Amino acid sequence: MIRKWDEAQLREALRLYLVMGSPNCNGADPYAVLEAAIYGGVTMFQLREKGPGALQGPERLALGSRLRRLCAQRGIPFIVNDDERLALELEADGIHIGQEDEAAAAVRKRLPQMIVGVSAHDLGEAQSALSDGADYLGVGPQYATRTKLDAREVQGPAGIALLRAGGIALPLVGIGGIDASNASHVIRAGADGVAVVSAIAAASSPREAAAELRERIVNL
Ligand SMILES: Cc1ncc(COP(=O)(O)OP(=O)(O)O)c(N)n1
Ligand SMILES: Cc1nc(C(=O)O)sc1CCOP(=O)(O)O
Ligand SMILES: [Mg+2]
Repeated sequence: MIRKWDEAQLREALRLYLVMGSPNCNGADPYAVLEAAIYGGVTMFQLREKGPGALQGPERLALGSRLRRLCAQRGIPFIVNDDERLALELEADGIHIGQEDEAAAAVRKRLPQMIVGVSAHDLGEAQSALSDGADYLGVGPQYATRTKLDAREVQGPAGIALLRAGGIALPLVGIGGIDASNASHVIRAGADGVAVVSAIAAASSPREAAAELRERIVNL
């Protein structure tokens, strides 16, 4: 099976991962937000069209198509959150699934060519994700977040250090409440990168916000 992104490329792509949908953009056009964020240094994108005001049906598909095209043009992986059907319709590079979503092993089996990201909150979940065939882990919440109302208890970067100490070598990102002030702690704990919603999507300048975050996580 030929995969488009090998592990080294994926680790690099995970460096600054923007997770976003239209409800996160403070009324701005998500296309403009993503375009600016990529100029600022975002290296991977997840369409997470979720929460109050989220687009549905054809509008969701239309937005997804525009953002998917933009990512293809800029050479960054385009991931869809939760929705396998949408991921297939958009010919996404991958899908992200959580512990309350479809079983990771089944998704891996149905979508052998896609990047499969899995949320993990502890060593047991990370080991299961690994044996289910996950390509990367999303570990959070690192800090308090107002974006995901059903987020688990804050674990801090220590949660990532525990996974690494427990032998988890899979590519992984921290997520939840991450901004330029705390991103370096997440990387130092062992993450390959940071996944961010509001620190970029709701910023007055998504380009500057992305550039500042990038500055803090490279050359550590
Ligand atoms: C990179 C990344 N990590 C974690 C999540 C959270 O996924 P999940 O627990 O399924 O929650 P929802 O995002 O679906 O609300 C993520 N989306 N991305
Ligand atoms: C989508 C998501 N997943 C989380 C997890 O803990 O798994 S926290 C979260 C929201 C992150 O948003 P912000 O960067 O605005 O805090
Ligand atoms: Mg989910």
